[in-house]
Amino acid sequence: MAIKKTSYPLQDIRVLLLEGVSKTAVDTFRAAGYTQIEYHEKSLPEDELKRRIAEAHIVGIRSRSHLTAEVIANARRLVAVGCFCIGTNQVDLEAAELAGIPVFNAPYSNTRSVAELVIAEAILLMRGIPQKNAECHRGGWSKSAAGSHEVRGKTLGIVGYGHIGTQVGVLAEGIGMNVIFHDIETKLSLGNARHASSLDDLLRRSDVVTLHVPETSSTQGMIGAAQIASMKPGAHLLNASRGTVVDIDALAAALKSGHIGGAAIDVFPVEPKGNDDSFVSPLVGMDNVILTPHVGGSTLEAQDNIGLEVAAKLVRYSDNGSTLSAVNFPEVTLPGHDGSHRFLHIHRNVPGVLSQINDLFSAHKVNIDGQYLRTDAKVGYVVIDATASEEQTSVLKEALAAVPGTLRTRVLY
Ligand SMILES: NC(=O)C1=CN([C@@H]2O[C@H](COP(=O)(O)OP(=O)(O)OC[C@H]3O[C@@H](n4cnc5c(N)ncnc54)[C@H](O)[C@@H]3O)[C@@H](O)[C@H]2O)C=CC1
Ligand SMILES: O=C(O)C(=O)COP(=O)(O)O
Repeated sequence: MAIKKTSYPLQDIRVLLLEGVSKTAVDTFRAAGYTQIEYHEKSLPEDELKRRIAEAHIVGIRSRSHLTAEVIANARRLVAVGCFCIGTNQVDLEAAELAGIPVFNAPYSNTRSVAELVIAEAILLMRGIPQKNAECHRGGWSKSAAGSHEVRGKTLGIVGYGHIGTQVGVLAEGIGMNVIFHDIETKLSLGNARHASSLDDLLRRSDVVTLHVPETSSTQGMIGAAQIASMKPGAHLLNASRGTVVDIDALAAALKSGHIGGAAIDVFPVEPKGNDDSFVSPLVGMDNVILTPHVGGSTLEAQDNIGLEVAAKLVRYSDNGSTLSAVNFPEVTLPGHDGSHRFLHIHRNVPGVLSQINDLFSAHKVNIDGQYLRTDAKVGYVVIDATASEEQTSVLKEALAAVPGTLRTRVLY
């Protein structure tokens, strides 16, 4: 079998996979010819992460590994990051971009899994099942319809009407709920869902409120004591988005006082690092709360699809340079480059870089077969296919790396 050559021979590219990403990711890398794959079931403590990432060319994580600016500064060889999940808040995306590292994720593969869990929990909460379940486990028996309701005809309020929020809305309408939603963007409503006029309006009108926003500066703490107080007495709150979105102490107080009837919480401000760590929360021990260990997206179907999707994006970038669907990087879709060497040049987006690059090619008498450029406010990504000898390529690579503003260069043969 012919060995594909990149800047590094393919068999020297080190792939570090953390947090038990699906084995479909490993299979995808192997099928593409990658042999150096280090696989961990858990996240790594920060010190160890810094050590391991310093040797890696590609790293794959889920929601628990925090790739801070400091960790990224340690990642001298890192070419790309794969978040084998939807959320990318655990990565300092700007620091990664300025280090010339694109970050990829799986924006849809676990959407349905979260939506199904949310619908199931809405039904269980409206029936008071968490309390009844806990009571039966203690040997109690209170057969009664008091406080038990059908969801049919009740109002579901969705905060964050994106991929997950819309799926939840469609499923909820299928079982007869009225759906209202709040989003900071103008959104096309699906089915009979209706915009709420504000977050406060949604909170006041909903029997069940479910949160599906990303973690951003505008969503941190967005559901605090005041917002919880605005909710209908006895209403239920679901959070399968990010733990920082809800003030958990305020929620615990409202559950104790009975203002909130029940809650289903999948994500927490501080989550255990792994399955061996213990879980601590003011919500522990409350019968009217469904607690789940951040498993909204953890179904075998979702994880297998995520493994395939993100590994394929990483292989494509590593082998071909395409950044399509990167979350922090100018997006370039590239054809194959048979017969020419492909130069990848990532630089700060300042005037004059492109002309210096082109001057270098003409000074070295190397003909450009194709050129692709995308920029965003901070970074430019130029890809040049050229017919060059191995020697010309190696001289050019060094010259390109010396262009002021260069963040990273790579050559694909
Ligand atoms: N519990 C779990 O296992 C999982 C959790 N998630 C979390 O769910 C989040 C949402 O996922 P998707 O629906 O795929 O994302 P998305 O990006 O498709 O939708 C998010 C929506 O929230 C809206 N939004 C942002 N800031 C807002 C604000 N301040 N107020 C109101 N709306 C706001 C956005 O405009 C967008 O429509 C992810 O970012 C992730 O954090 C995702 C998958 C699994
Ligand atoms: O997809 C997401 O954003 C999630 O929260 C799921 O995270 P996980 O892969 O289960 O650590």
